[in-house]
Amino acid sequence: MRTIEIFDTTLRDGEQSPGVNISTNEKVEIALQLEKLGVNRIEAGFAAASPGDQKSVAEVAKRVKNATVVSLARAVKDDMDKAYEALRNAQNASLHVFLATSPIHRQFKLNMSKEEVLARAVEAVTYAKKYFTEVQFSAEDAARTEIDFLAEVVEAVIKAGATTVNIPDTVGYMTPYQYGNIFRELKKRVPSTDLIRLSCHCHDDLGMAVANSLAAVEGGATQVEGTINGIGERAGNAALEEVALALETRKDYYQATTKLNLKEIARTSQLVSRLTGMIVPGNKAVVGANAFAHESGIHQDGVLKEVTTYEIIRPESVGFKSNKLVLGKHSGRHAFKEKLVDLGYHLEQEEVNVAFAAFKVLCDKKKEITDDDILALVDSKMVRGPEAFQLESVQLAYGNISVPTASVRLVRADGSVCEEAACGNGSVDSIYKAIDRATGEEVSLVDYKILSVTHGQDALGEVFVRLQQGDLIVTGRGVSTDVLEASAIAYVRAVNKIMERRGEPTPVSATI
Ligand SMILES: CC(=O)SCCNC(=O)CCNC(=O)[C@H](O)C(C)(C)COP(=O)(O)OP(=O)(O)OC[C@H]1O[C@@H](n2cnc3c(N)ncnc32)[C@H](O)[C@@H]1OP(=O)(O)O
Ligand SMILES: CC(C)C(=O)C(=O)O
Ligand SMILES: [Mg+2]
Repeated sequence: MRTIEIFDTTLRDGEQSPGVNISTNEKVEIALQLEKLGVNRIEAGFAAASPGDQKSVAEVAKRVKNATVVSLARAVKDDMDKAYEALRNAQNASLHVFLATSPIHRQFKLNMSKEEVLARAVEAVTYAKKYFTEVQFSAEDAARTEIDFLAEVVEAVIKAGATTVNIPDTVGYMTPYQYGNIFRELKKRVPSTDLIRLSCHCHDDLGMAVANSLAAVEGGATQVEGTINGIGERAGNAALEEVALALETRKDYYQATTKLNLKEIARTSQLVSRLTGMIVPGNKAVVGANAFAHESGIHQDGVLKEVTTYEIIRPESVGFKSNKLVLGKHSGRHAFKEKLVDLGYHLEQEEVNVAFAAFKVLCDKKKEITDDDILALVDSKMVRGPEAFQLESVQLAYGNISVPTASVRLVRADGSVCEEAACGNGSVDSIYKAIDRATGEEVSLVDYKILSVTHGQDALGEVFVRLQQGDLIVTGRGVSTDVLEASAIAYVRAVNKIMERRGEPTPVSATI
């Protein structure tokens, strides 16, 4: 079994994602998490890009102890000097110097001949070796370079002291078969590649970055470069979590694995998403919210009977809690009952049937049913004492230069109606004052949270309130497509709970 080393460039190529700018503190935070994840190398930035990037590389270099910290540099002495300055305090440091080798880049970007590129690459590696034991050379746009010339460059930079040679597919142009063959060909033509790390670096322009990286491993690459969540320039880089899981899950085929602590993947992904603002799509492999979710009844039934029927990765193995049964209108009783057990309910079959029927009605109103929806549903179907008040309507007059005024209509347990209006400091305040008048209860609002607001046409606002009356503290929750309505529902439910705790009779059934 071969061990493939992981070179993480989330903080350099990942930061090249349009709109992403990671501060020094954030880079350190991500780097420390990458260290926990167990990556071999962390490319912390491009020191010559700006004083801020130089500082970030330096901070990461100071803090990270168990991974090699890398800075990118052009084949330019001043770039390499800045990288050296930044990496001075690293426990383990490496310089990553690059120069494009492809005809397109030579002609249009660098305006250099093959001979000039070859000489400059050797000169750069030789210069870097004065400072660093570990030097990586990248032949930018290697995948579109003539194979004869590429082999010549690879051989020359190894001779000059490069300890890693990277063969990037800079523009994501390769097919897996072609890319794997470049590695096979280089291994054949340049025997000294056996003495160094041979690295792959893929971009996702055609959606093949991960497949190409795996093909490179098959072709002889010993290091894979990429980013967490696949962020990066244009369509991004190879997603490291996907590469690692493919190797782990199919080690029978690849006969290779990484040393990553896979249980840190979920946490790393979430941190990178939070600090870069790059949201992970729900259907993203390995780390998407739906990656371990089973929505349809037949799949759910299969997973409950034997998890491997529809699951090839255990969510716990990458740090997620457990497989998630998403309940929706296609779900069946098996999954619903399982969810109830999960949430701590142990109901009789008859009670399950009643709750299941109510659940199906709710499914027609809402695309995805959350655990909280199930809790609300089951709680309301198992009402010990019915609720004292139900919100029938809420209306609001709001203007940015007028005082908000709310009127509410509540139905009491005996069926009678109470209607009240009130002004307040804001919309929510006016609604709550009107409810206070209608219920006649004196309560204080001690906490108010809008916990989640989904997107799209059935966007839901979820409001939690905490009310206090004397020693009693209760919570109430409301969900609605309108946050003000959700606020009102949450408040009324909390008031009902207070009355219930005081033991007052409440002869009206709850509905959902
Ligand atoms: C495939 C990749 O991801 S490569 C990394 C890409 N990342 C970045 O570019 C982010 C950081 N970059 C920067 O901050 C800036 O581009 C800097 C500071 C490096 C350079 O800025 P400037 O001096 O203003 O140059 P500018 O970016 O406009 O142009 C790049 C120059 O470097 C040259 N160049 C490009 N690659 C290399 C290289 N590997 N080695 C030497 N020179 C190179 C270009 O030919 C061009 O030279 P020219 O000015 O003689 O035409
Ligand atoms: C600097 C190099 C390695 C790069 O990012 C690329 O070629 O995509
Ligand atoms: Mg790149």
